[in-house]
Amino acid sequence: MVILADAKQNIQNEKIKEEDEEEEVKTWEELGLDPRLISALNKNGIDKPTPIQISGIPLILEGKDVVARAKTGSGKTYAYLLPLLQKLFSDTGASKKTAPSAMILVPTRELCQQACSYYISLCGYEVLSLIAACKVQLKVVQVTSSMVGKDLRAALAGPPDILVSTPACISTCLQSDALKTNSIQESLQLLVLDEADLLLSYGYEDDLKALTPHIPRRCQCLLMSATSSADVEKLKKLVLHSPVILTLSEVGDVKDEMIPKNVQQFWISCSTRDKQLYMLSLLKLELVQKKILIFVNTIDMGFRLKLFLEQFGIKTAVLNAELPQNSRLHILEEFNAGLFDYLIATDDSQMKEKEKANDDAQVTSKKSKRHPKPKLDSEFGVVRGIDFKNVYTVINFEMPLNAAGYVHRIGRTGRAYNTGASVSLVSEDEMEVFEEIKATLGEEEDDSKGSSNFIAPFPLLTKNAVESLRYRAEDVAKSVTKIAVRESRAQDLRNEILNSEKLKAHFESNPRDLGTEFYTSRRSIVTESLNLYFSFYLAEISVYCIFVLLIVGMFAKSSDLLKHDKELSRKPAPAHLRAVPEYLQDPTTQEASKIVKMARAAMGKTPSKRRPASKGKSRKSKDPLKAHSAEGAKRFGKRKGKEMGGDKKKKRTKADE
Ligand SMILES: Nc1ncnc2c1ncn2[C@@H]1O[C@H](COP(=O)(O)OP(=O)(O)OP(=O)(O)O)[C@@H](O)[C@H]1O
Repeated sequence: MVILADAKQNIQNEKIKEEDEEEEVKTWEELGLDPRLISALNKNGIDKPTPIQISGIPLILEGKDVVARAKTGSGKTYAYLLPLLQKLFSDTGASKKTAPSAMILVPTRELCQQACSYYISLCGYEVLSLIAACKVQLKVVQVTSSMVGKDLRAALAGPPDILVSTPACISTCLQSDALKTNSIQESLQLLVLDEADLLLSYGYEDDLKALTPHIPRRCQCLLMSATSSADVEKLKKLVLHSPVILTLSEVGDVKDEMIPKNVQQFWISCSTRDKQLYMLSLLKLELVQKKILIFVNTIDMGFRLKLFLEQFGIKTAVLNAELPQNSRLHILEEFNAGLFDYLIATDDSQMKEKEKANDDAQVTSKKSKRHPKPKLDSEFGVVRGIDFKNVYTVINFEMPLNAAGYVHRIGRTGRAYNTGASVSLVSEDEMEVFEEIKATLGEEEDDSKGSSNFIAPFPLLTKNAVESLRYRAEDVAKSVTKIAVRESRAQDLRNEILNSEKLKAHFESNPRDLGTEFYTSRRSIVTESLNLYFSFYLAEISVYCIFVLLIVGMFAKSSDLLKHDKELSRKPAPAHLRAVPEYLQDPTTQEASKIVKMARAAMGKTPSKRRPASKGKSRKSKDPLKAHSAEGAKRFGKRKGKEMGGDKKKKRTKADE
C-alpha cells in the first residue's frame, strides 16, 4: 500500500538518470523489445525509437518507476505503452485476476480514446500472430464519467487487462464498487499517469488521493509529462517510489528547448480589432501551409471567426466543449483524415476559467435561467496531448493565458518526423503574456545558435498586402453581429446533436447507450457493436474486418450529414469576396505566396510521415519561411531542420532536480 509518508521518504532516495554521453542504443532490438512488437511497429512505419523511447523503455522493462519529461510530440505514448504491453504479454495469467493489470490515467476523454487507438493501431496488425505465437489475449477498455453504472460494470467485467480512464471516473468506479479496492491491490501491476502536468490542473487531486491508498506497493508507476511543474512534483510524491527521473534535452542547448526543433515560431503584432484582418491575410493570401489549427479562447470567438472567414469562402469547423462527444471525436477523426483543412479549437484550459465565471454569473441571472447554457464537458480537452495528424501550422488567434499553454498548443504541430510552423497574433493587451512566454522559452535572439525557442516576426506579409484587404475585412467583420454569433453557435450545436442522433440510428440494433465513447469512431463503433470492448480475439478479427467495410460504406452515404465544416451564415458568401482581385494584390506578398504554394506542392508528395532530411539542406531550401522575407530585411532560421529521432541528433538525459 502506498501512503503519503512512504512516498515522501522514497522521494529522498530516488535515483537520477544521468546520460551525458551520446546514446549508443538506437534500435528497437537493442532496447530489449519483443520481436512481435517490433514487427508491429515496423508495419506501422515506425522503424526507429525516439530519444525518450531509447531512454525510457529499458528502464520500464527493468521494472523501475519512471518520471519522463520530454517535449510535446516526442513519442511518450509508445515509450510507456510498448513496455507495458510487453510486460502483459509475458504475464502467464496463472493467477486469476479480479481487476485490471494496468491502468492508464489521462486528463481527458479525448486522450482516453487516443490511448486506445494507439493500442489498436499497434496490435491490429500483429494480433493474429500474437495470439498464434503466445496465446495473448489482451482486453483494453476505456471508461469515462459519462457512463452509467451498468455500463461501467459491464466494461469492467472480465476484468480487462488494461483500463484507460480519467482519475474522476476511477474514483466513481471505486465509490460505486464497480472497481473493488481489494481487487486493485491484488491485480494492479502498472499505473501510468499520462499528461501528468495536467492531471491536477483538471481538478483530479482528490480523485487521485482516493486511489493511491489502494495501489499495491509492488505496482510499477510511470509519470509522463511534457513540462515540469509543481503539480508534477506533487504527483511524483503522491504516487511513485524511488523513481528514475528522465529529462530529455539536446546536447549544446544553453537551456532546454521546449519547442521541437522542427517547428518554426512566428508572431505578428496587431491590434485586437485587426486580428480578423490578419487572419484573412494569412489564409486568403496563402502564406501559411495547411492543415491549419487555429486556437481561440472562447466558443463565441470561434464562431465569430468561422462566420467571418466563411464570407471569404474559407470553411472551418469549430471544436469545442459544448458539442456532443460523438461529434467531437468525429471532428478530430475527419480532420486527422484530411477531410477539411481549417479547424478552430477552443482552448479548454482558457475556457474553463472563462465559462466558470459566466456560469457563476448565470446563477443570479433570471434571463439565463430561462435559457440555460449547454453544459460544458469537464473532461473535454483537445489542446494537450492530442495527436493531431499532419497539422502544418498552428495559429494563436488569441494568445493562451500562460507559457505552458503556449508550449502545448504549439506541440500540436511538428509531431514525430513532421515539420511545422506557428504564428501568434499578439495584441497590445497580450504583450505581457507574450513576454512571459519568451522568457520561459529562454528565447535566444542570436539566430546562429539555431535555438528552436526563438519566435521571429512573421516575414511574409507586407503592410501593403494587409491594408489592401482592410476595407473588405472590416465590412464583413461588422456584419458578424453578436446575434449572428449566438445563432450560428446554437445552429451548430443543433446540427451536431442531430448528427449524433443519426449516428445512433445507424446502430439502433445495438443495445448499449450510444452516448459512450465506444461509439465515437468508426473503429470503436464496430468494436462496440460486436461487444468487444477492444478485446482482440482470433475469431472476432475476421468479423471485425467485415464490419469495418460495412460501416465505411454507411458512412460514405451519410458523409454529408456528418460534415463538420458546414456553412452557418444566413447569407451565402458573396462571390466577389471569394477571390482577391489582381488590383488588390501586393507583388511582394504574391511572390511569397507562390513559394509557399510550391513548397506545399513539394511536400504534398510525402504527406504523412516525413523522414528527416539526410543533410537538412534540401528542406531548408524548400522552406519559404526561411528562404524569403517580405520585408527583405532578415533571414530567419539557420536551423538545420533537425528532426525528432534523426540520425544527426545528439541527446542527453539529465537530472531535473
Ligand atoms: N519512434 C517513432 N518514430 C516515428 N513516429 C513516432 C515514433 N514514436 C511515436 N511516433 C509518432 O509521433 C507522434 C507523437 O507521439 P506521441 O503522441 O506519443 O507524443 P507525446 O510525446 O505524447 O506528445 P504530447 O506531449 O503532445 O502528448 C504520434 O503520431 C506517434 O505515432
